Formats: sequence, structure tokens, C-alpha cells
Amino acid sequence: MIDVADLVVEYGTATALDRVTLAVDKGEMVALLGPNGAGKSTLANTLAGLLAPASGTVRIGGRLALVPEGRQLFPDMSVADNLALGGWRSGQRDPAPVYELLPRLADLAGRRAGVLSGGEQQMVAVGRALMSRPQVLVVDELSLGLAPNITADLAAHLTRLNREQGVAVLLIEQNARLAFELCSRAYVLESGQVQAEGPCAELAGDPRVASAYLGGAIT
Ligand SMILES: Nc1ncnc2c1ncn2[C@@H]1O[C@H](COP(=O)(O)OP(=O)(O)OP(=O)(O)O)[C@@H](O)[C@H]1O
Repeated sequence: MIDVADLVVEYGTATALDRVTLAVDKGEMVALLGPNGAGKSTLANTLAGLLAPASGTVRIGGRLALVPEGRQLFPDMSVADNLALGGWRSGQRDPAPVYELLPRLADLAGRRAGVLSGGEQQMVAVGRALMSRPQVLVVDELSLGLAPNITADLAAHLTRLNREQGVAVLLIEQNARLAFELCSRAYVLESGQVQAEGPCAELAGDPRVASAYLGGAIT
């Protein structure tokens, strides 16, 4: 569903992604880990077509939707209207399938998105992405600023979407424990380059990955 080869992305003269090669297959849930500034959002935005590669290839095998870092909702619009915007390209107007997966959104439909809690806003951002009926979902920092129980709840929804509907997921996370729990494989991006990749169980046992991503700072 995602096939990236030798991808280079630049901001002016600065190289943000340096020959990145990465793949997500049908039905897979794959994690992308990395510290601040590693290039994770740059990759997400390139996959979504918001940034153009300087070189390399990006192949997307189906409808892709992005849950952007920081949610980026329209705060003065209602939850229902934010969802409707997500369905604009696909022509999906009926939010019922999204409400079925995320029932809380039906209760919040008439509320202004800007007054919701962080977890509720993240749920709207996921719901908005689902309105385009994606076959592959890129989630940029699901857990950002959220309490662990809210993150776990959202993660359970994503897992359901992946298992029951076969939606491929690229989960971009700084919380390695969460990512390793949810995903089968992971990539570690540092300074714009893939520094490690493999099955999560293997990566978790790699002393370098363990000390950088599973150390005392991560709970
Ligand atoms: N619009 C931009 N113009 C210039 N440089 C940028 C721009 N956006 C990002 N960068 C730089 O590109 C590099 C990668 O940034 P990016 O936001 O992709 O990292 P990230 O891994 O998502 O970080 P974080 O976890 O902090 O969100 C950083 O050095 C950043 O300063």
C-alpha cells in the first residue's frame, strides 16, 4: 500500500529525508519511530502528497488518508462539519460508518471542535480521515499530548479498523512502547535516514533501540 524507495525531501538547501526506503503492505500495521526533527512528519506529508520529493519514488497502492500531527481541525466548525470536510474528496456524506467505529463522535456531532478535549479532538481527526474511506491510514503522533488511557482507547479503535476492515496503517509515534504493542514491524528514523527496521520484537531487543526509545524517559 505504501512503497517508498530512496526518497529525498528537501526544504531549500536542508535535506529532511535522505534516501528513505520503507514499505507498508496490505493489512499491515507498521510503526515509524524517531526523535524530534527526525523527518517523520516530512515523510507523512510527502505520502499525503503535500510535499514533493527531490528524488526517489513514492507509490501509494490505494486511497490514503492522513491524520496530521496536531490534529489541524477547524475549531469554529462543528464536529459534523469537520467530518463532512473529510468526505469531500470521496463524496461520502453519510458519517454513519464513522459513528459506528467511533460512537462517541455521534454524541459530539453538534459541538464546536475547538472546545473539545485533546482526546476528543484526536478522535475527530481520525474520524475525518476515515470519511475518505481510506485503504491506508497514516497517523502522525496519535498519542501527542494525550493521557495514556485516552491513547489506549484510540489505539484500540485503530487496531479494530486494521483487523476488521483491513486498513493498512503507518503509525508515526514517539511512544515506542505503544508502537511496539500495536504494530508488527517498525522503522526507526534518525536525522532523515532509516537507522533500523524489522519486526517489533526484534527491535525491542536491540540494545541501541532499547536505550534510545524504551529507556526511562518513555512510559
Ligand atoms: N517547513 C519547513 N521548512 C524548513 N525546514 C523544515 C520545515 N519543516 C520541517 N523542517 C525541518 O526538517 C526536519 C524534519 O522535520 P519533521 O517535522 O519532519 O520532523 P519530525 O520527526 O516530524 O519531528 P517532531 O517529532 O518534532 O514532529 C527538521 O530539521 C525540521 O526543522
